[in-house]
Amino acid sequence: MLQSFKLFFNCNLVRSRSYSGYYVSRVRYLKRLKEDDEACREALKSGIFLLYHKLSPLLRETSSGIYTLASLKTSGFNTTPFKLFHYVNKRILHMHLYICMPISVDLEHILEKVGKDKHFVNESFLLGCTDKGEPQFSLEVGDIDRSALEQECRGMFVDLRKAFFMLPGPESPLAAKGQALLRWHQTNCFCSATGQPTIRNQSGSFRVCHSSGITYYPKMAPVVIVLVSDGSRCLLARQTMFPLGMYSALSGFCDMGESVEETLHREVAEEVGLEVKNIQYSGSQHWPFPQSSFMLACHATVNPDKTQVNIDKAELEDARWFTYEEITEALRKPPLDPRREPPVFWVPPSYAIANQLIQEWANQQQLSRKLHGLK
Ligand SMILES: NC(=O)c1ccc[n+]([C@@H]2O[C@H](COP(=O)([O-])OP(=O)(O)OC[C@H]3O[C@@H](n4cnc5c(N)ncnc54)[C@H](O)[C@@H]3O)[C@@H](O)[C@H]2O)c1
Ligand SMILES: [Mg+2]
Repeated sequence: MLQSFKLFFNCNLVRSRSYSGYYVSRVRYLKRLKEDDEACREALKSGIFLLYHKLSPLLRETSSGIYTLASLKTSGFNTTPFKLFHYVNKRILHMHLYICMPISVDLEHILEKVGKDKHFVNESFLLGCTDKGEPQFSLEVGDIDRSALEQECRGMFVDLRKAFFMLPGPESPLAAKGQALLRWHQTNCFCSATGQPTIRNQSGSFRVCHSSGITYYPKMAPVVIVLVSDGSRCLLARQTMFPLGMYSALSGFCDMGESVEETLHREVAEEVGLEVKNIQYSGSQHWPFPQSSFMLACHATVNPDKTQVNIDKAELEDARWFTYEEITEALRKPPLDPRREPPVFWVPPSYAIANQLIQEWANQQQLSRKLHGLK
């Protein structure tokens, strides 16, 4: 297990470094913005803002019909690297100059139109920064004329669950992070020891109660999610609140003091009455629904002669073993279309880590079938 963890983190580091040579400087820049209020206030001037209305992100449809997160900027003058071709003795020298270029979309102006003060952007929370080093912020617009703002921004506020189906892959985690941070601040305005108001730092990386001296940091609840296999089938379950026909891997919140392995053994035993072994770590994901969870995804196995499930009906509506054929068919199905009848059996969409587990299991089955000369 530990080895898988190490391998995973090393792979991720390599991946991060390779897609951008500026990874270290970006991370250090963000750390400074988190810790230095003045630097963060300055960064707001050249920031990119994701707007939320009652926690729903603002999306925009591109000319090619694809939806993206609407990124807005302030009217501040942005310093943008500008490449200048300079001739000296008939030789071209490439010079990078920093010049001031006005930004086309004026967030402050738009917010003023819907009755917000121009200092309202200071209420944003730092999310991260783009590959180009532009700081990204999330901003809840609160109680305003929603449709007027949508018109001004040429976009629409979409419930996050729906937005997940509409956004291109890499944008969903950013939209989720923005919502999670806004929600955490909305629900942590008071100190649980003194009842006094807590005060945020500029980036929103923490809140402090000056009366008790307690610092509160945004929290996620750890959840273990596990795909159990008996060697040729995998076990999926559904709760009554799941959309019709959807089955997912088993999951459960970690109890205080538990390790990942302990939670995994306990949850599988509680929910379906099975004992698992061969735990293998697969990956992790921040999950915003219904509140921030930190999903730790694993594979595990049971003995093929001990597969009888005993469902805890208080937790699950159903749990069943699915064959490789059933799984590959479910994975082939296009993303759920809300305008059509849901299929009889379908698995969570690709943005959910449950889908990654199921996909990995299917790939592994395919490989071992090839090795055994099966189709
Ligand atoms: N991303 C994915 O692929 C994926 C797949 C499955 C589940 N999930 C998420 O995992 C989470 C947990 O799954 P589950 O519902 O099977 O958990 P679970 O089996 O632990 O059951 C939930 C119950 O646990 C209790 N509980 C204990 N600690 C809790 C806490 N910190 N927060 C909320 N409830 C707590 C509550 O009584 C709650 O009703 C859910 O939020 C679900 O959305 C994500
Ligand atoms: Mg559960």
